[in-house]
Amino acid sequence: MTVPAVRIRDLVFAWPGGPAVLEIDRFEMAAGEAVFLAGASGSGKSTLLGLIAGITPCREGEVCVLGTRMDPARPARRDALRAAQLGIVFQLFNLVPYLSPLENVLLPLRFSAARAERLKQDGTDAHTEARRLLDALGLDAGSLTRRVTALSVGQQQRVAAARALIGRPGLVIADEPTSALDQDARDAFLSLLTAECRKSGAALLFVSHDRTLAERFDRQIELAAINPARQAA
Ligand SMILES: Nc1ncnc2c1ncn2[C@@H]1O[C@H](COP(=O)(O)OP(=O)(O)OP(=O)(O)O)[C@@H](O)[C@H]1O
Repeated sequence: MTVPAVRIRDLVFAWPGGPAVLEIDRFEMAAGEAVFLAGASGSGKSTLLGLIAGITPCREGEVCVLGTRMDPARPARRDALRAAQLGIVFQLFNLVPYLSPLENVLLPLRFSAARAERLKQDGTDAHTEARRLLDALGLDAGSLTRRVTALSVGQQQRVAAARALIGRPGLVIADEPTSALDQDARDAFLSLLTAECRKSGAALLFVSHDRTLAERFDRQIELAAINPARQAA
């Protein structure tokens, strides 16, 4: 039986001093599944992604990612799992400003031997794969060696997506990665991202306010529908 990409049970989460933001009895994503997560502003989408990514520690309930429990894991263990198995595209991309696009894409391989090893098993070297991903995601060859700060928002987004995908992570998480783009650029980017995830077998959890994008996913979830803590949010 294939291990689910994400499995959550009886999760309760509140930020210090605040009310419960999340109360999720059950949530699952199958391996390789592409899920669109929608919800009102402040409903807890980013909080949920942080818990799944192991950036925020979970103290009540179970958060299991690709067969490994995140909730009891120490920070170093969560960091290692995230580096090996997760690709994350943040809202603000979090690219390293003084590195080129190519160097940014190669970074995850420095933090995870497992990721580098998967590339080897695929019979490709790191530079070839970084270039292939950037090309597949639509970054023109002339931009490969420029500083990322000299790139447009759309170009930076492609770099962030290629960095998330390198070394075949089992789960890609994307938090509003298209909010700065116009509709055409958004559609184009999403096609490329979903195609690359399918190709590498990665599950994709994609958060956006833009519900017009939802039909491109295997499944659409409204956070309030699984989270009684914020049904009114
Ligand atoms: N680091 C934090 N410390 C304290 N409270 C936080 C923190 N991050 C988020 N919150 C609170 O948790 C709640 C959910 O926020 P979250 O960012 O998860 O919502 P969201 O659905 O992603 O919103 P948006 O769509 O506007 O990005 C909000 O009330 C927010 O103020």
